[in-house]
Amino acid sequence: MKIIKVRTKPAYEIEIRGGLLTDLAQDLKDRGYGDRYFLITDSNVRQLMAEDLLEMLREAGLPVEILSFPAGEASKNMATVVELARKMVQAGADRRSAIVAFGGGVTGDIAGFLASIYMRGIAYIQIPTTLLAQVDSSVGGKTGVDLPEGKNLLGTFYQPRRVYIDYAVLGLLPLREIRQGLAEVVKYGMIKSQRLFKYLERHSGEIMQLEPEPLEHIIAESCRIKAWVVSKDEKEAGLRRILNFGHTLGHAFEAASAWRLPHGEAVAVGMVAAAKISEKRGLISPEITHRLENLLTSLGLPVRLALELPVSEVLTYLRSDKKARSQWPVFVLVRDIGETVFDPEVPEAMVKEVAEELGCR
Ligand SMILES: NC(=O)c1ccc[n+]([C@@H]2O[C@H](COP(=O)([O-])OP(=O)(O)OC[C@H]3O[C@@H](n4cnc5c(N)ncnc54)[C@H](O)[C@@H]3O)[C@@H](O)[C@H]2O)c1
Ligand SMILES: O=C(O)C(=O)C[C@@H](O)[C@H](O)[C@H](O)COP(=O)(O)O
Ligand SMILES: [Zn+2]
Repeated sequence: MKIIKVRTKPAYEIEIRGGLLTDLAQDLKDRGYGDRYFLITDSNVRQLMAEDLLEMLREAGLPVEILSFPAGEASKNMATVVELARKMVQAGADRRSAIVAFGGGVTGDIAGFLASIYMRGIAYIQIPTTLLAQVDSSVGGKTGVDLPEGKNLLGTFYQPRRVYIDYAVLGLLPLREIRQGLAEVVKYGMIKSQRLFKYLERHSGEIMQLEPEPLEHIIAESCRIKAWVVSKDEKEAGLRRILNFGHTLGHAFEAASAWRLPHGEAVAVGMVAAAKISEKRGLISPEITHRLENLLTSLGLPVRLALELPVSEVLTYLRSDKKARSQWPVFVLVRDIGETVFDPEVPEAMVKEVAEELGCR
């Protein structure tokens, strides 16, 4: 078992343990986050395991209701939030009720956002069930939804009370979804840890086989890095932007694909783009980009776009990036593996050239 502390205000813990869901009910009873619990999940996770969890919690005497929405990024919008909120009001949820976000990053972002605005804020806990959510989205309190104009454009910073990571649930997760999470793990290596990057280079085979030891290692290392960054800069005044490495173009690719391109794959290609821009800005040699591309490829992640996205649309989405100043993003670049640089002056022509090299038309 590993416990990692996130030193935000208030602070909270991430508990990482294979099989922890079996004694979750007792832990929730002991900690008492709410008088009633609302288990929020998506349609897939509901069928696969949320009904079982519901039964387990009810058997232990906890008052719990379950609410779900159709699985997928296309549900990450205000309509879903409003629908869930109305169901909570109708079920009598009040300020002492607590939300349990049980699912992937889409569920965590929606449920966390709802918790932050429901009756001006109620408690929530995160129980992430995808690798991506376990290494990234359940930690740090970024919550929110998409707009047709772009990714995560509505949202809040609102920390969960606790994060419970049971990597045993990843046994049910399709390989393509495992890969989405690995993209974010590669990101942590690129921004903060040569050691993690090298570990991934050496152990990609065992990780893809979901061997518990390397799996627990990469989850814990990712959470440690994220907890450290978020503890220093909870609301993204500066340092936290490093967590957006690969996301500037990644988010634009996702939006331009009308959410057909999954987050991790978009970030994988976005990281290659950021490395190529870093090269063109004279920060790194092509060797670093090649190492990144080789690692992504060995993990089964794309290094070029599989969909033809119009470059003009991609550039339009970039202008509404949350890191933009005067409608142009501050790019997160690298000067080595593990070392980032912010660059507000990347020329548009350079971004266009790189986007085209990666498959935009
Ligand atoms: N808030 C943050 O800090 C943060 C960080 C990274 C990503 N995100 C967001 O996270 C989202 C992507 O998250 P995701 O990749 O988890 O997607 P997701 O939540 O859509 O989950 C992917 C798929 O896996 C299914 N699933 C979930 N757990 C499962 C399990 N154990 N077994 C089988 N199937 C399972 C889901 O039903 C879904 O179909 C994006 O919206 C992204 O913007 C947020
Ligand atoms: O936690 C953060 O900070 C991140 O940037 C983590 C990212 O992996 C994540 O995709 C996040 O949702 C991006 O946030 P945004 O503010 O760029 O929309
Ligand atoms: Zn991300």
